[in-house]
Amino acid sequence: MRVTEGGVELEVPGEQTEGIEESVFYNPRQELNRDLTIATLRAFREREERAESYLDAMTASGVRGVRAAADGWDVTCCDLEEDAVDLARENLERNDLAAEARVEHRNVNALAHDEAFDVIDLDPYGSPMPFADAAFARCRDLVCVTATDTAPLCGAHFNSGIRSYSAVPQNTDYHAEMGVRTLLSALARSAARFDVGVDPIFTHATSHYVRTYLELDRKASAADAALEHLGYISHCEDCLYREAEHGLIADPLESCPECGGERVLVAGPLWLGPYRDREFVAAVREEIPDDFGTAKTGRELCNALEAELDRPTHYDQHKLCKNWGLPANAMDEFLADLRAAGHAASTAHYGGTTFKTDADVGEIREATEANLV
Ligand SMILES: C[S@@+](CC[C@H](N)C(=O)[O-])C[C@H]1O[C@@H](n2cnc3c(N)ncnc32)[C@H](O)[C@@H]1O
Ligand SMILES: [Zn+2]
Repeated sequence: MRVTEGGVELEVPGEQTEGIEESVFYNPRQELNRDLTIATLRAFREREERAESYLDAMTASGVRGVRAAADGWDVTCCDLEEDAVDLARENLERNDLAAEARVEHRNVNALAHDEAFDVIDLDPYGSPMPFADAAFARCRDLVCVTATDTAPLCGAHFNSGIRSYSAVPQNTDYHAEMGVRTLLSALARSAARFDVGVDPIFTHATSHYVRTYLELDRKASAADAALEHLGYISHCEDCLYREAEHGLIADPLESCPECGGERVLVAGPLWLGPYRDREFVAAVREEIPDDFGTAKTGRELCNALEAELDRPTHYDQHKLCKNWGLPANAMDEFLADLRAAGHAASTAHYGGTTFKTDADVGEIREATEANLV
C-alpha cells in the first residue's frame, strides 16, 4: 500500500487482516506521534544547533527515518528484522534520500553502545525499558521514547508494571498520568546510572501510548537533580483524595486525611516534576505546518499541554461528581468556580473531563457544588 505522510511517499504494509501476519509494522494511527516527532526535532534543532545525527532505533518501514532525512537530519535507521531493513532502504530510495541515511540490520542495543548519536528515538513494541540503558549510555542530546504498554504502566497489569518499571504503579482515576509518571521515573533512574540527568521537555499520553522527549545533561549533578523529582503518591480509593511526597524513601499515609478511610493506595517512585517545558511546547506548535495530516490535533494538544498546571495528578470531573452523587456541569463553569474560590485550575490533556487544580478534593467540592445541580 502506498501512503504519503508529512510530504514523503512510502510503501507500507496494508491494514492487518486477521490471520495474515504482515512482516513489517506500520500503524497509520501513530501519524500524530510521528508528526509531533518531526515538529519536536525542528524545535529542538532551533534550540540546540549542533544536533545533527538522528537514530531511528526501531525503524520498521523506515517512516520516521525517511521523514527526518527529508528534514535534513543525518539519519541512521536500525531494525532487527531483515524485511524491515529492506523496506526502509526502498523507502529512502523512493524519496531520493538514500545518500542522507544509512540502514543498519542490527540489534539497536549493540549499535547504540558502539556509536554516539545526538538524538535517539525508541519506538518499540511495548515497554522501552529493554532499550533505555543503551540509549542513555552514549546519546548526546535528546532521547525520544514511545511506550505502548499502558496497562502495566498505569497499574492495571500490576505485576507486569512492577517488573518492567521497577516501581509500584497503582490503578487510579488518573491512569494515563500514572503511566506517564511511572515511565518518566524509570527512565530518569536508568539515565542516572550513566550520570545523566533527564529533563522531559515534551510529553503526552494519547490513545494507548505515552510519548516523551528527554533532553539530556551528561553530568552527575544533573542526574542527582533529576532524581529529586521522584517521590510517592498516596491515593484514597474512597473519596479520591491524593497527596504527593518527594523523596526516595516512602512515608505513605496510613489513613485518608479527608474521609478517614483506610483504602489508601501508594504508588512510586514516580516522576512528580513537570513533564513538559511550556516554552518548548509553544515552539513545537510553531513547527507544525498546515500540511501535516494531524496538524489540528497536534496544535490542540500543544495548547492543552501549555495551559496545564504542573500538578502531580489530575482529577476526572465525572468521577468526582459521581462519587458525590451530583450531576457534572460544563467544564468551563466548573473551572471558573474553582478560580473564583482562589484556586489555580486548568484543563488537562488527558481528556475532556480531566482537570488540574491546587485544591484538594474537599476544597474542590466546596468551591463547585453550588453549581452542580
Ligand atoms: C513498533 S515497530 C516500530 C515502528 C516505527 N518506528 C514506526 O514509526 O512505524 C518496532 C520495530 O522494532 C524492531 N525491533 C525490535 N527489537 C529490536 C532491537 N533489539 N533492535 C532493533 N530493532 C528492533 C521490530 O523489528 C519492529 O520493526
Ligand atoms: Zn478518603
